[in-house]
Amino acid sequence: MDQSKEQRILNSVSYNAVKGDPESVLDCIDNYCSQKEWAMNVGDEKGVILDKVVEEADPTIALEFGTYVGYSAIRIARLLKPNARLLTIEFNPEFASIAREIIEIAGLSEKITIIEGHSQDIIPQLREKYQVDKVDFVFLDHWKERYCPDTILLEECGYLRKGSILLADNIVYPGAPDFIKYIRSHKSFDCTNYPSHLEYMKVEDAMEKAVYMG
Ligand SMILES: Nc1ncnc2c1ncn2CCOCCNC(=O)c1cc(-c2ccc(F)cc2)cc(O)c1O
Ligand SMILES: [Mg+2]
Repeated sequence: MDQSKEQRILNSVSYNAVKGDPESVLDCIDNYCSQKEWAMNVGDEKGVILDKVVEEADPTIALEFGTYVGYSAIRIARLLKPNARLLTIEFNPEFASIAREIIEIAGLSEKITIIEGHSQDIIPQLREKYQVDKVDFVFLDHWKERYCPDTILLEECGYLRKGSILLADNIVYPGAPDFIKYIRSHKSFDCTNYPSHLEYMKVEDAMEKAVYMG
């Protein structure tokens, strides 16, 4: 059975990255995906925007939708303070298991919990099953048509507090028009757009930051 692209990315990280060094894991994935096979990691250009917003949020509890192979989970978790943690939700079991191995190589397994399932099923369980009260930072990078309903669900479940920061990938490409329409017209969100490019391509893309005003 042929290996998947995601398995080949893991092989490259396992062979080339320095164990316990998150930066070397990120560099390895970016090099592989820009030189060998494109893959849907947030990448190094939008990754700098993600870094800046995570540093601004300085979250104790961070949440991510769409783990994929763990690139953005490592990007986020490497910036977290000692007792902070990241919960990342992935519905594809193969991606989740590859991400677990790549996160282990980065030495960040203690800070990151991968939860397998669909975002809409997991969100209501976060309080009871994962002891989440409020979420300080949310990175939306899963199915683009789930950004809007899941943001509404997070608010309805009471996980957002004054100052909670949402950051959404792929606002231009593939695009999340219903999310943008909703979030920019909602009085409780203060939005900022960050123009950038699709990972590893010259195609235009953007990220959107939305601060919950309570
Ligand atoms: N827990 C959950 N609950 C629900 N759904 C879930 C989930 N976990 C995962 N999923 C499923 C979706 O996960 C991946 C979503 N990401 C993308 O689709 C994506 C696509 C491109 C892209 C593709 C092709 C091009 F030509 C150009 C660009 C670029 C990106 O940066 C992307 O992020
Ligand atoms: Mg993305």
